[in-house]
Amino acid sequence: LTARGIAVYLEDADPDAAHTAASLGAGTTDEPSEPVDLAIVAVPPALVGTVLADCQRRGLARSYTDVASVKAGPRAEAVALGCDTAHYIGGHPMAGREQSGPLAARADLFEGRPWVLTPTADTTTETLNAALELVALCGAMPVVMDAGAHDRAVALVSHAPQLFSSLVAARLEHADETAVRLAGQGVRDVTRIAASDPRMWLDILSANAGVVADVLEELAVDLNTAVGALRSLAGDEETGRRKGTDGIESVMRRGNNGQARIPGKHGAPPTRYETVVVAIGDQPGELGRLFREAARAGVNIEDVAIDHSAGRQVGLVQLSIAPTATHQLVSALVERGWDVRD
Ligand SMILES: NC(=O)C1=CN([C@@H]2O[C@H](COP(=O)(O)OP(=O)(O)OC[C@H]3O[C@@H](n4cnc5c(N)ncnc54)[C@H](O)[C@@H]3O)[C@@H](O)[C@H]2O)C=CC1
Ligand SMILES: O=C(O)C(=O)Cc1ccc(O)cc1
Repeated sequence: LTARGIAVYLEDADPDAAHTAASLGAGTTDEPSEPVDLAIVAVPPALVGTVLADCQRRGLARSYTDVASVKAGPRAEAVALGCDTAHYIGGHPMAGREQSGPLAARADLFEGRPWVLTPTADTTTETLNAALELVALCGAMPVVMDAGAHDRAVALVSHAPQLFSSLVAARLEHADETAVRLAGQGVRDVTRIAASDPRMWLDILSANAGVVADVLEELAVDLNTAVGALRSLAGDEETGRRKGTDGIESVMRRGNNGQARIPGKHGAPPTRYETVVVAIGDQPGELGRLFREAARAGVNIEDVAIDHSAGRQVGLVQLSIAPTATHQLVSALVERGWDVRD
């Protein structure tokens, strides 16, 4: 926001957090001399109601929003505390990091990401417009939803996946070192968010517990079915093995179908990318050199992942590119001596 010329006033219960954010260029810790256009309440979900009530009592802003990952509970609390709900609109930017705090902040975090807004019948146009302007300034895409529908949606696409990632990673806690060392890209992808802050997630999950439990209960039914199918596959009996094969194939295909529905970059329809794998030396500047090579060939890199070979001084870089650009990139890289893998 400061980069876009907006005056930002920072306040935090922990003065160190506010000063760190200010020193990173996020705004000033001075108090505003008059009510601001929009106050953004960025505290754990369970505190949104009380902090909003306090900000409104102090007359800090003309409009108010929040960024909590859960929407129905904070709204109910705001109503119960007698907040002015006409000048408050719930908000949730759908992007985050494994770490919290000002040092983990990034100015481009919300670019191209959905930002849910939950106006109600009494929300004023001024407040809706202030929130829409905030979303636009952050380069995000506004999505208007009802608070309850939002909470069910994020249980499915964010909260249950978070717990599942933690559960998969928890299997590794006491696993044999030789097993953990074999970890490849698959388990890294599935467990990336297991590195998240437990306190922040406890706040989020407590505020949406029942809805998340519903999703996990359905998942548990599927898990039991998969276990049954694998037991059948492990047996000697022919019909059981056939049933097991069908069961696992069905899970895999349903997974393919669900995965294919996840939107591509900037909310565009899902896109199929081709992956070109290049081995690079584990030394400074190699990745930059590879990216410049792709740019010289006129190829846009849509996504990138790096797999480090255990104990070897090479990395396997997986470049995701448009299928039509594969030949162009591969021939340019081979011509210039890169080690392109099949
Ligand atoms: N971190 C993430 O990935 C995402 C978080 N959110 C939501 O954003 C909100 C904030 O989360 P983070 O920034 O990650 O947490 P954070 O822990 O980095 O920031 C929360 C800040 O609120 C301050 N605070 C606590 N009580 C306060 C009070 N009474 N008055 C003033 N300040 C107070 C804390 O000192 C802390 O600096 C949460 O509601 C979370 O659900 C939303 C999207 C993504
Ligand atoms: O890590 C990611 O990819 C996320 O998208 C994290 C995240 C965490 C909490 C939210 O309320 C929204 C997004």
